Amino acid sequence: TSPQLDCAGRILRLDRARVMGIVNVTPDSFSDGGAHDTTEAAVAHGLKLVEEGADLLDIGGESTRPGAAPVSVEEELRRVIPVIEQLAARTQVPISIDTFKPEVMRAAVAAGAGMINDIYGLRQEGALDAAAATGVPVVLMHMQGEPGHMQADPHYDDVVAEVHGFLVQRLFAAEMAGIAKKNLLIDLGFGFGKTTAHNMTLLARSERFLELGVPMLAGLSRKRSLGELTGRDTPSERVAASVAAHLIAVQRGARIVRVHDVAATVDALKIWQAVEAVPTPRADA
Ligand SMILES: Cn1cnc2c(O)nc(N)nc21
Repeated sequence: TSPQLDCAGRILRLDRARVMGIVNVTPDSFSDGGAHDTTEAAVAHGLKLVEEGADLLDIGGESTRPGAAPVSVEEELRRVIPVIEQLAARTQVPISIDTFKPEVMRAAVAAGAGMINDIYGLRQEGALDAAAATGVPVVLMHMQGEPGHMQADPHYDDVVAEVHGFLVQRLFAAEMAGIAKKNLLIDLGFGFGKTTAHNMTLLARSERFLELGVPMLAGLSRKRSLGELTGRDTPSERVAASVAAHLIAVQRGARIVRVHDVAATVDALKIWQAVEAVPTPRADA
């Protein structure tokens, strides 16, 4: 049987690379920023991404870009719960909650989310127990430092070894907390306490992480490093770079890619899947 994730009853098959569409429910991510409009706009955006071919959605109520302002539990719940409820009711795809707060994890799954995406890798107080209690798959991501200062001067002696060691430790902690290994995913955390050189080294050596035995998620979409490499200063100008980076990530082992530009990414992966479908010639042929 090919690998799959049971996201609170919604099955995400991992027989081929899957596309996770990003839905940021933050006032500054949608025009005019009125609460009502924000929910409406976020739901409409999520539906559009599913139309474009997203296999799952990632709903985030607190921006995690470097230096972003923190959001209270109450405010984060106010933003994400209505969006999760509506999207879970109006689409069949699994809904992931992008949060590191235990209270938000519990409430989001109760509202219909079927996956937890935690940039802190369940390191916040109470997060391991909350995630374990929900029973849904969890993405454990590497981050050096905190969003507020992680990009000040990232340094590693050996970025691959250090990220690998961190993920081994988080996988162990999660399993000790009662989360089944079949419900665990890893993520190298591109841009979270890394220079462009660090990000490219991790992307180049992604296959090193497959020996951890869990699916890998990759998220480079429109990130600063891609802008540095291409000279594209505006995130919306980084679509080609993002598609290229995610295609490479998939070729080097990623099973899920977290993207803004779903349609473009789906098209690129269709070409990859067509190539993958070509049988390897028999040795004796
Ligand atoms: C919320 N978020 C922003 N970037 C991300 C990435 O690269 N991976 C994951 N898992 N989440 C991310």
